[in-house]
Amino acid sequence: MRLVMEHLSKQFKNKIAVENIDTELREGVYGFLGANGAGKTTLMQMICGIIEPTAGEVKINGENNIQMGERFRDMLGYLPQEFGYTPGFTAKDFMLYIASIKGLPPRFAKRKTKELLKLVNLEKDADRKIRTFSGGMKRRLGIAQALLNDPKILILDEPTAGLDPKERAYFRNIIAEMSKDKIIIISTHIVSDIEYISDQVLIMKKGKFILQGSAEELLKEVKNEVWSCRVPNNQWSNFERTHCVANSHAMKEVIEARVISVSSPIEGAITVEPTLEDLYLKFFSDEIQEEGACI
Ligand SMILES: Nc1ncnc2c1ncn2[C@@H]1O[C@H](COP(=O)(O)OP(=O)(O)OP(=O)(O)O)[C@@H](O)[C@H]1O
Repeated sequence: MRLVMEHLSKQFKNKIAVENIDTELREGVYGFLGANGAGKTTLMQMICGIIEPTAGEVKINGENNIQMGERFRDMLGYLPQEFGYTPGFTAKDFMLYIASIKGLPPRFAKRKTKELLKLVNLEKDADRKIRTFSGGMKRRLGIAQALLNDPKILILDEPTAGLDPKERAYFRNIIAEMSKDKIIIISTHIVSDIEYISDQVLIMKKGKFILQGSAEELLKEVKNEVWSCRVPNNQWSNFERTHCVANSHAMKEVIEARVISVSSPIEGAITVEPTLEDLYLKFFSDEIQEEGACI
C-alpha cells in the first residue's frame, strides 16, 4: 500500500498550517514529531479526509482519499486528539456503538469488541461506565475503537496524552505488534513515545517536514553536538542563558550539564551519545526560549 502526500497544503485565513508537503508512506510506523502548533493535527485530518487541502492531495494507491469515500473510510482507523466519549455508556456499549456507525456486522462487532478490549487491557472494565474511567483508560478505549474495522491505515493523534509510564510502555508494545501490515501514523511531541517504535520519524516545524528518516539516521544530525560538561556555580546563570541545556544536575561547586552545541561549550566538555530528545531540542529550543537556542 502507498499513501502519498502530494504538494499538500492547508491555509486557514492568513495562517499556513501545512505547507507543500511531499512524501510517500508504506507499511510501517511513522512518528510525526513537532511542537504544539507545528501542523500535525491539520495534516492528519487531511490524510483522514476530514478537512480538504487548500492545495495538493492525499492519494491511496494512486486514488484521491476524499474521492474514494466509503472505500477509504473502510480502511481507516482514527483516534482524534479530542475524542468525544459518551460518559453514560459502558466501554463495551461504546465499542458496539462505534462499530454500528462504522457499519460493521453485529456478530463481527461483538467478537472484535471483546478481542480489542482485551488487547488494550480493558477486558475487566468492559461493563464499567466510561465516566468512571481514568484519562489513560479513556485513551486506551480510544485506541481500541480506532481498530474496530481492522484498518490498513491507523492514525493516532497524541495517543499517549494522559497515559502514565506503564501505560505508555504498554501502548508501545501494542503498536509494535500490529505494525507489519499497516501504515501507522502517530503524532506526538513526546519523543520517547516514538523513538523506539517508529520505522521513520518525521520532524514537523511550521507546517513542513524539516527532517525525515529512521531514528538512527536522524541522530547523525546531532552527532558530536551533544556535550557533557561541568560549569562553575558562579558562571551558571550566564551559561544557562546562552546555551541550549538539555538537563543539569547541581553538585557541590559545579553544575553538571548536558548541552547541545556545535562547538565545545566550555573547557573540559566531552561529547556524548545523542538521543532523539537532544535532536528535538536542537530544532525546537528556539520555540521554547529565544536566547540559548541551538540553531
Ligand atoms: N480551524 C482553524 N482555524 C484557524 N487556524 C487553525 C485552525 N486549525 C489549526 N489552526 C492553526 O494552524 C496551526 C497548526 O495547528 P495544528 O493543530 O495542526 O498543530 P499541531 O501540531 O497539531 O499542534 P497541537 O499538538 O497543539 O494540536 C496552528 O497555528 C493553529 O493555530
